Amino acid sequence: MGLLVDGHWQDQWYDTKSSGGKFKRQASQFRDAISDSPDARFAPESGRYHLYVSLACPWAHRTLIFRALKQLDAHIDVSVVSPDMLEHGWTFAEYPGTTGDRLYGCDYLHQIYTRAKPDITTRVTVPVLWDKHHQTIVSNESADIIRMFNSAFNGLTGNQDDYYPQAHRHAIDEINQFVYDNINNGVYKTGFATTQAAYEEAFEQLFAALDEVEHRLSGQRYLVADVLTEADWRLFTTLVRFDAVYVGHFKCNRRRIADYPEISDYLRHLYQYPGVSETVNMDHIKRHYYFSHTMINPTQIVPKGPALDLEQPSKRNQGG
Ligand SMILES: N[C@@H](CCC(=O)N[C@@H](CS)C(=O)NCC(=O)O)C(=O)O
Repeated sequence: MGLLVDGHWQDQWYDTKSSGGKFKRQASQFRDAISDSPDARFAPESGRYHLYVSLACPWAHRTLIFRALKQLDAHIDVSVVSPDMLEHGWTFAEYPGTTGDRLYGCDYLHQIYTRAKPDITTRVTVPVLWDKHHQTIVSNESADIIRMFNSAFNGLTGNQDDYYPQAHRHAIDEINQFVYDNINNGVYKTGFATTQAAYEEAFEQLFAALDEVEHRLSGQRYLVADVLTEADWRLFTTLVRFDAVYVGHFKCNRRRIADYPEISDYLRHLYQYPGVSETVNMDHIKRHYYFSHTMINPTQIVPKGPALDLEQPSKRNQGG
């Protein structure tokens, strides 16, 4: 775990001293966009873009889900890093289910960042959307990448499914912010806290938010009424990791997702949505967190359990 400073890799853990034990996530640096407007620097072309992901990472997972939902598999290729993120950060070391760097044969993901900008100072995160034409990173912000995948390639694929429909944008933006602050990032704020007070504050926020989501889902099918939107997929990637990792490793243990009947049903429904279960790799998920965060789990032992019921029926599959 570390970061690039002026293009040089430095091995160091997150700084929580300056923030009273609280984990603060840094903003992504590459925020360009693929667009089908005629003068776009990044035009939607088949085979031009490449995704670097970890199958463990909930943010990268969003992009893999949108790649599947929007039938972009044939147009955007993927390199999968090793789940082990240690002194070199994300690497292309061999591990079952990884691919190596399919573009340049690099050993480390930080080499992809310095290829884009040799003197860069940044954290080295997944996902990365790479442009082979300009040899640079288009974006390393998953929230932006899924929006591009949602619409920019429609002309190429013919897939018009819309997970950010105009009529619901305000409601989607609102629930996204709530879910991001309290749940997606909330589990990290809980797990990476280095003082009791910071941990407890994040923990209370997280479970208050999950209680609210449970209540909301008892009256409606999805987060935004009965329309399946990006807000659901953004929540899904945290929910699917929750019982396997966040309950134990991040000490998010007031309740499991299995203890929330509506959220559990919703989670199973989303998991069973065509194309989605193939994007979930529980081995990479568990291995990454338990093996890489050695200050939380110094023995690096990866738990065998828990047994999960993601394949069980969901009432939402029947339109319930
Ligand atoms: N804002 C980014 C966050 C991505 C992110 O933090 N990814 C984690 C993996 S789950 C990472 O690569 N962390 C490495 C680090 O912080 O050094 C996004 O949503 O795309």
